[in-house]
Amino acid sequence: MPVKLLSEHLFTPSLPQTHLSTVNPNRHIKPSYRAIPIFTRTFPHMLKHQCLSNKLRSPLLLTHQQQRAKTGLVRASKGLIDDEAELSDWVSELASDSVLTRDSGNGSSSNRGRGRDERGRGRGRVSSANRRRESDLGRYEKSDGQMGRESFGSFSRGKGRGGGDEMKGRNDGFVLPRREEGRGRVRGMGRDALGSSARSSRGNSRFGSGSEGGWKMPKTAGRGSELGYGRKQGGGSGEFSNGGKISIKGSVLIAKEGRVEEDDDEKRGGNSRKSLADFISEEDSEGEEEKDIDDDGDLFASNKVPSSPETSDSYLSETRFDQCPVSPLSLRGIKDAGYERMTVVQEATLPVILEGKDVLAKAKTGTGKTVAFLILVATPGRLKDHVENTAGFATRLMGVKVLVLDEADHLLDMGFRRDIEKIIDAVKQICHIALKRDHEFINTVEEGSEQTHSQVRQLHLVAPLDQQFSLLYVLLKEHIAEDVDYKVLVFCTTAMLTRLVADLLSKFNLNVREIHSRKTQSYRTRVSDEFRKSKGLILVTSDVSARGVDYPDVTLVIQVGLPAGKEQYIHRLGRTGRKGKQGQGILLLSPWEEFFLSTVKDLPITKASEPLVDPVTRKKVEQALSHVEMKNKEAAYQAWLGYYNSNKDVGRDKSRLVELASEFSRSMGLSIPPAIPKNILGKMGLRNVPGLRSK
Ligand SMILES: Nc1ncnc2c1ncn2[C@@H]1O[C@H](COP(=O)(O)OP(=O)(O)OP(=O)(O)O)[C@@H](O)[C@H]1O
Repeated sequence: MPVKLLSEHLFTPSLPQTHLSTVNPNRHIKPSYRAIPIFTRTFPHMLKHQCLSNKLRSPLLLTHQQQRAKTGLVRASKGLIDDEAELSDWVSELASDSVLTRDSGNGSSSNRGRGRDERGRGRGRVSSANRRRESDLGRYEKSDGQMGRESFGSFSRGKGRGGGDEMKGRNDGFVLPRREEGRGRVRGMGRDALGSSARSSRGNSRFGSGSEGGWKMPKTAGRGSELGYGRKQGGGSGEFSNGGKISIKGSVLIAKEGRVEEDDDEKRGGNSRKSLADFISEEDSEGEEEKDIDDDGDLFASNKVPSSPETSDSYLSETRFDQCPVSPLSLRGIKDAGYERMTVVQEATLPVILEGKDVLAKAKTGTGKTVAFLILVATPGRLKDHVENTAGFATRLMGVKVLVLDEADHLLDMGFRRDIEKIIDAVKQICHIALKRDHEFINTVEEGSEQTHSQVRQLHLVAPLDQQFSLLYVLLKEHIAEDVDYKVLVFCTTAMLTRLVADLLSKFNLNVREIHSRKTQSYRTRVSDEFRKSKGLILVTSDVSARGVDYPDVTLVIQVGLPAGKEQYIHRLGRTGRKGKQGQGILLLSPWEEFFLSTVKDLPITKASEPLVDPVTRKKVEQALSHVEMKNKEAAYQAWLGYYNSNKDVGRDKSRLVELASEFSRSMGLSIPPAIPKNILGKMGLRNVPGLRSK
C-alpha cells in the first residue's frame, strides 16, 4: 500500500484541509508490509514520534543513518505503550533534565565523528553553544542591572550595538526590547542545535545536492556532521521531558490539538460547563490551522525561503525537499505550501521515516514538527464525527497507513482516548497504540540547551494584583511604541479573565481582539485569521492559543497570572520566536504566585525592572475599569476563584484563597466581591467558606 501523506480526497469539503495534498504513493517507497502503530510525543522541547510502516531499506539510507549516528545523541525511549495509565507513567518519568541530548560538538573537535556506541555520553555536558549563551545572558543581566528600572529591555535602541555592555535603556522609563535591536545579538546568544546544525550543514546536504531525487550520502565534514542530530534505536528506558505530543502511526492523519484546549473556567466548574466534545466540535478550529498553511503559503508565495533581516533562518537546513525521494505529488504540495528547504527536524526525521522506521523526534517549538508530518487534518472529535456520520468516510479511511496525533498526550489527558480509539478502529491497519521497540529517537536539541528558544528573551515581573492592570497597560504601550509591527499575545488564566482583560484594554483604544472558548467558532476563526495576517494587533487569549497554534511574527507573549504549569508556560512562550525569529516573553505574577518561578528555574527567565506607572496612568486605568461591564467583572471574579481554588498551592488554604479573591475583586474596582451562585460554590467545594457571598 502506498504511503500517503495527505489525501484530500479523503475528506469532505467541510473538513479542514491543508494544501499539502500529497499522499505519496511514490515509486521510491516500497509498499509496506505491515502497519505499525506509533506514538508521537512532543514535550516542552517538543518530542514527536513519526513513522511509516513501509520497510524501505536503502543502502544509501543506511549509510546516511550511520553518518548521522556519528554525530549525536541517542536516546532510548520506552517501547510499547498500550494503555493510558502506562502512558501517564511514562510521561511522568520524562523529567526534562533527564533528557540525554547529543553533545553539540559546536566547536569541539573532540566530538567529531564519534561513533554510535559513544552517543549518550554527553550527559551533563554543557555545549559550547550553551556556554556562550549563558555568558551572553550574563552580560545582558549585568546590563539590566546597571540600567536599573529604566532598562527593562535587554536590547537597546540604536545602531551598532554589538554586545551586552553596549546596551542602553531608555531614560524615560520602561523599555521593552525592540526586535530589530536584538537582531544579530540574540542570534549570537547561542545557537541551539537547530541553528548550528542548519548552518553547519550548508553545502553538506544530507540528501545530496541537485534535485535528481535520489538519496546521496551526506558528507561528513563540517559542522553539519558535528552538530547533527543524534539518533538511536529505541528500546531502552524512556527519559524524556514531560508534556508533549504523541502521534499514532498507521494512517494518514494528523489530529492537531492546538485549538482544543478547554478554558479553565470550564475545567473548574465556575460556569455552565460544555462537554469537551461539544467544545471540540464547536471549536473545530482545525479550519483555522489549515488556513495557517494558506497564510504561510502567502508568506512564501514566491517559494523563497524567508530571509527577512528579522528572521534567523537557522531553523532551516540546507536540504531542499526536492532532494528527497518523495513523489512529485508530494513535492507539489510542499511547494504549494511555500516550503523549499527542510527545517532541521524535518531533515533529520524524513529519511528515517522513509526507511519505514518508527521515529521519536525532539525539537523546540515552532521549528516545523507539525509540518514534518506533511499532513494536517482534523481534531479527534471532528474526525470521529465524520467516521461515524459521514457516508462513505470510514471506507475511505481504510487505505490509510499513517495516523499522527499531534500533542496526543495532551489529547489523552483531555479525555479523547475513546475518540482516538474509534478513529484507530476505523483505520483498520492500526491495531493498537504503540511505539515499536526498534524505533529511533532523533534529537535536534543540543545537550544543555534550554527548552526554550535562545532568541526569545524571557522576563518576569512580580507585582500586587492592584497594580497589574496598570502594569499590563504600560507594558503594552511601551512595546507598541518600540515596535510598529507589534503583534502581542496576552495569555490569561481563564476565558472570563480573558474577556475582562480584553474589555479593559479596548477602553484604551488599543487594537485588541479576544479569543477563548466562550466565543463562537465563527468568531474565533475570524479573529484567528485576522491575527495571523495582521501586524499591530493584541490578541488577549486563554489557553486555546497555547499549543500548536502557529501565528507568524508574534513579537511579545505576556502571561498574566499563574500558568497551569511549566509546560504550559513553555507552550505559550513558544507562540513567539517561531521559525528562528526574535521574540519576548513576560510573565506577570502576584507576590503570592512567585513560587511558580521555582518550577521554571532552569529556564532563562530574568527579573524585569518594574515599569513606571505614573499617577496619571493609574487614574486612567481606574477609569477604564469603571467602564468595564459589571457582568464581565462578576464572571471574572468567579472564574478567578475557580482557577485558583483548583491550584494545589493557592487553593489549599481556603480562607487565604478568599482573601486573595477579594484582592482581585478590588483590583477590578469593586468594593464588595460579587456574589456567586450557590451551586457553583458547591461545585467548587466552597459553599460555607466565610467571606464568600452566595446568591
Ligand atoms: N520546511 C519549511 N520551510 C519553511 N517554513 C516551514 C517549513 N516547515 C514548517 N514551516 C513553517 O514553520 C512554522 C512552524 O511550523 P510548525 O507549526 O510545524 O512547528 P511546530 O514545531 O510543530 O510548532 P509547535 O511546537 O508550536 O507545535 C509554520 O508556520 C510552518 O508553516
